[in-house]
Amino acid sequence: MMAIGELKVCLLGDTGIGKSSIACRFAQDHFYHNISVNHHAQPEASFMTKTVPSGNDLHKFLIWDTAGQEWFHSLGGSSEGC
Ligand SMILES: Nc1nc2c(ncn2[C@@H]2O[C@H](COP(=O)(O)OP(=O)(O)OP(=O)(O)O)[C@@H](O)[C@H]2O)c(=O)[nH]1
Repeated sequence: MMAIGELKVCLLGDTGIGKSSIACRFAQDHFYHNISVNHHAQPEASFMTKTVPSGNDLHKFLIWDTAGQEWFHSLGGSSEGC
């Protein structure tokens, strides 16, 4: 029987640095050239998952993609302690 481990990932950073693009590339294996058009309809954060086999186990990535620096700064503006 396979064990499933959950790994939580939160993408933080300035607007336009490619957070959504790398998340979609990893979770959906696709690069959207106009990803910002759809992503900006979501004001705070989007969520996606991907399950990856590793040996006899499964790793389930839980990925939160935040909307950019405005939301990041409302958290306190620092990534220290993450
Ligand atoms: N050429 C190139 N363009 C990229 C790459 N990664 C992202 N982009 C482009 O850069 C722009 C911004 O990418 P996003 O993924 O929306 O960046 P973001 O950090 O999620 O931006 P916010 O949602 O505003 O916080 C988009 O037009 C992407 O297509 C890359 O590796 N190469």
